[in-house]
Amino acid sequence: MIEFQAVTKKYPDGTVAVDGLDLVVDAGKITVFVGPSGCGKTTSLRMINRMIDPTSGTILLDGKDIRDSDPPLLRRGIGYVIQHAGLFPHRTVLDNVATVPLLTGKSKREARARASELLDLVGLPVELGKRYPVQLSGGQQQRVGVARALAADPPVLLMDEPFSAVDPIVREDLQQQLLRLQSELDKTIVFVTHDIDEAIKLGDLVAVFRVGGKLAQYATPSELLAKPADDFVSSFVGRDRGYRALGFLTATGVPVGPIATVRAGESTAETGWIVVVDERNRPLGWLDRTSTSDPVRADSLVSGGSLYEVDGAAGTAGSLRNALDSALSSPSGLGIAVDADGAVAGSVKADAVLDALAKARRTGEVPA
Ligand SMILES: Nc1ncnc2c1ncn2[C@@H]1O[C@H](COP(=O)(O)OP(=O)(O)OP(=O)(O)O)[C@@H](O)[C@H]1O
Repeated sequence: MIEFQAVTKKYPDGTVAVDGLDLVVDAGKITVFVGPSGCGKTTSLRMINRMIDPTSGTILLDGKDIRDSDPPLLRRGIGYVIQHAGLFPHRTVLDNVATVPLLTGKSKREARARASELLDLVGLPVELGKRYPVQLSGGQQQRVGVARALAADPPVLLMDEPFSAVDPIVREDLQQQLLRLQSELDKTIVFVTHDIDEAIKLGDLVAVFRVGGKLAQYATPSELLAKPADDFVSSFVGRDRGYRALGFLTATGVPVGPIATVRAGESTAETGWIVVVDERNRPLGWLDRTSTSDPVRADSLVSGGSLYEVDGAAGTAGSLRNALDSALSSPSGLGIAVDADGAVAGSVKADAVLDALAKARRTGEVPA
């Protein structure tokens, strides 16, 4: 656990970067610091590993005042990941990751073996270890940065805009991977971003900062969307926060209706919009059939939008956002519901999602 107690940082030129910060970062959780540029996120983060010392106030790590720790020793227990990964350009990828185990007294062989394990853990082929950082893509470099930060198995991980410099698809991938890693590793992660979507996706708790280094709100993503503390948070979280909030509500109450399907190559008496499926009943695409003589071929389909995931056996369902997206993105207006194996389980209508939404609004689960 990391505790900020009345922490203020004033730079020599008089800039107050962080102003009276009180905040508890829970162990084993992802806490995101988010806010507009210059609101003191990075300064707050760097005070945790003593790259910057507060002007006043106290930071406790597991109950101990970090001022009493020797900075290099403190940092051994705190991994640090930054934008562009910050890798050593003249060392191979493997040696970049092996640096920390070497520092902690492991032999070269042990350090490299550990580095290989870590590359695997972050989803990189071990062969890439022989390359130099410049020979990797931006996303791969970020993965190496994460592997290096994890090398000493630190309980705490500080991540400063680690995914900001990569394109949106790679970024999404890195975010998913961080969530997967975290589900295995249970680190105490403090993650800085200026992107509210990233904050909502990754954070167990999200701290919204305003310029002047003040904490505007500290809450779970769903609370932040449902009950922004003030106008600043509400505008920062965005006008489509109602829509984002749908991502936190499961669509278990939304009825799954019938849907017409036909296997590719087979015949059917159905007309109108039909889902063509493969031999395992997985959707291949939509067919708009005007007459029963139209062939059912897999090569002339209209691709369907996103799929709505339900698991009838487990009684679970995707989010309302997932259900609504599937209905709105489908050419037929019917969202395709699929089960855990990806097989067609039925259909979902936008109206049914909107009814569920109206109910959630009445109970205050999402903002009206
Ligand atoms: N060394 C410094 N000397 C003087 N002012 C500084 C220094 N470092 C940061 N600041 C100022 O402190 C404030 C907070 O900076 P900080 O980098 O913590 O913000 P941030 O929220 O991380 O911003 P960004 O998202 O743009 O990185 C800003 O006004 C910044 O200009």
